[in-house]
Amino acid sequence: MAYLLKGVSILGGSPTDLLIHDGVISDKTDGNAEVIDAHGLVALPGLVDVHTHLREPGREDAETVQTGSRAAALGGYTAVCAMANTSPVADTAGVVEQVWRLGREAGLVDVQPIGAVTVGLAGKQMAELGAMATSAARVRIFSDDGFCVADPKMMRRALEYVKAFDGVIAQHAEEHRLTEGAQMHEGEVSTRLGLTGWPAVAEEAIIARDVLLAEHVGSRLHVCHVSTAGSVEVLRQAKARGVRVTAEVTPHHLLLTDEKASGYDPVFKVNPPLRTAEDVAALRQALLDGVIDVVATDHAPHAVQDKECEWAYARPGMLGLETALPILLSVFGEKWDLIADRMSVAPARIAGLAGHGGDLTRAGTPANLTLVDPSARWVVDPGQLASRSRNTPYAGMTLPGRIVATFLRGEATVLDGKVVK
Ligand SMILES: NC(=O)N[C@@H](CC(=O)O)C(=O)O
Repeated sequence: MAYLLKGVSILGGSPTDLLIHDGVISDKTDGNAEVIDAHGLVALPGLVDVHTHLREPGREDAETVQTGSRAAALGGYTAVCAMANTSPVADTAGVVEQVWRLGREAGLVDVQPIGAVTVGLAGKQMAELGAMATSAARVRIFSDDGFCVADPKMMRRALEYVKAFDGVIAQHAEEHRLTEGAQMHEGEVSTRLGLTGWPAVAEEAIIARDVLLAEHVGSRLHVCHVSTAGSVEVLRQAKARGVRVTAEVTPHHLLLTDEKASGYDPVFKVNPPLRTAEDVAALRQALLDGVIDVVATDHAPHAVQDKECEWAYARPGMLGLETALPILLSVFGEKWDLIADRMSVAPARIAGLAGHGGDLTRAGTPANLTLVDPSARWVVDPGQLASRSRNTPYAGMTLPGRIVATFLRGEATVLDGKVVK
């Protein structure tokens, strides 16, 4: 199938015609190509998420690879990295290959499994990193996300081990001794509400330790969901010294603050917690500066019974795939170069996903791209989302930017805002 995108704006540039042919961007002509009127639409390289929870195997009532892939394609994504905290945990070649195969069967986005660092995410015994790396799933990112790799000796050994295949350890930075019983960010609001706090230093202390470990062994560290101004400062200094560290921020940490907890609606409960307005400002600046490399959704679907209950009993986490780009547009406006780099080019590089995050102006680039209508406004209706879960913190909000089409290797996965298969 060939497509001719008439009058499309590549990254906000002047209108041009873009031909998708044989799975790549082409500079030839094709009289049989399906013509799409793309005037007013912006083409971006397909978005890449380095942090997605797809819940399969184990919690198919919350999400499956199929439903999560639909949500991803509708959000403009062409690749997502599936976190390892499934049941069973993705800590063996068998489980990562299963997730990888399910992704291929769904066929809507490239599903790249992340492997666990430790067996069962328990922090005691290193998982079979080498077997996962050499499996059909070719795992490169390893993470115990949901839990911190707390033991510094384990963290050091894992960082050393993945050097052999240019892997990266993605750390959920949380000093658990400082967050016991925590329900939200520790600060003025938690004091007022009488909820146990999750202090910023619990994140910052682990990042500080880990950048020193990564520097010591000369290995690659990636920091998941950075949420505090102090973490940004630690990262800024580490990067200035040349440490091989990359970092992500979520859309919700770029927009929402701990004031959201005041209504005790568990849809706003998330790990790490929503922080203060000062933290939000620092995270925005860090993304602009490049101290934070990428936006990652931390898409964390939860079944109704796990979310619609008392705050203290609710699971942490919120949906992200279908709203990430609109949230970025509402925070930063139409900064297309920034959005393309932080949501596609840089994440593809970190995850080692060749073929994603390519240059759409070059013939031969794999046709992984998404078309956005920046002038469209839409109201988030949880019932209309493709995810199997409903826990979006943006319900009822009017957001800018609608994903019109997404292409994976030249095949449309989304057209007219609807999934094609
Ligand atoms: N980010 C979240 O709030 N939740 C994550 C795991 C976690 O990091 O706690 C999940 O898997 O639900």
